[in-house]
Amino acid sequence: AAGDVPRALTLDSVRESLIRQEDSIVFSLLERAMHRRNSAAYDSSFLPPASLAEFFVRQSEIISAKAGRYLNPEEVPFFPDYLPEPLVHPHSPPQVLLHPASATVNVSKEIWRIYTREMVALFTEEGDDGDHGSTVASDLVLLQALSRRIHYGRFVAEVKFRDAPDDYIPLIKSKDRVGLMELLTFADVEESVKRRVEKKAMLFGQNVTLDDKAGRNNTGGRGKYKVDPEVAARIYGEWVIPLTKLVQVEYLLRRLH
Ligand SMILES: C=C(O[C@@H]1C=C(C(=O)O)C=C[C@H]1O)C(=O)O
Repeated sequence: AAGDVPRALTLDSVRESLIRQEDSIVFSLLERAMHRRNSAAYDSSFLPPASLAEFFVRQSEIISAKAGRYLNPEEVPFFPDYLPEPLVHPHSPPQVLLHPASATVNVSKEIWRIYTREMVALFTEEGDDGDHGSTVASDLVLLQALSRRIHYGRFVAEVKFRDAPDDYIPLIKSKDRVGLMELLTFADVEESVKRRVEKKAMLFGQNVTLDDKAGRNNTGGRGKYKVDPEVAARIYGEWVIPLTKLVQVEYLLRRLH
């Protein structure tokens, strides 16, 4: 949510936020999975060349821009071109926690492409239920949650840089992407993230009943979850985490400008 970035950035505090954001992402995955794949919502037939999904997200972002949503550095629009100016002014100047030259790092296009071409197919049932309006409304919520999490990599990178400038500066100067990627990677943390996401998909995807017996019958066995918990973990392992790390590398490469 807005104002989620702590006043003083620490690795612990940004990681806490990433953990909270898992809840939104997993919940939004479950919501989108209530609909069939509805592939037609992503083809360019609605307002060529725009799909219904693109139309819906663009129009939502216009309203968001007018309301001043993008004055918050945590909020990154998918379609930043031609967005209107805010109609409101912030009550207090936004906190400047990101390095200005790095703050512009943006992987929205990659998120959009991966989401519409690969990710949706992984956690939805094939077919078309005809309800494309509700479908793209759930897409919007999920896409925003994913984008927020992935672009949070900017805050993660800023903390890591401030904590160890002497380690990062030589790699940035020599534009050593591989070296930067290695330095900012914590394999054990990634493993915990994936395991926790799997667990959350299991917990949030369960039917809650008041009957203890039914409750117990609900645990164990496959196919009863609204989103396969392993698929939720895979979405993190294949896309969410790598894109968050890409954002960190790109952020750091601009950090001395
Ligand atoms: C986000 C971080 O950077 C990397 C990316 C991670 C992620 O996207 O979950 C986890 C660990 C790191 O390899 C972090 O260190 O917390």
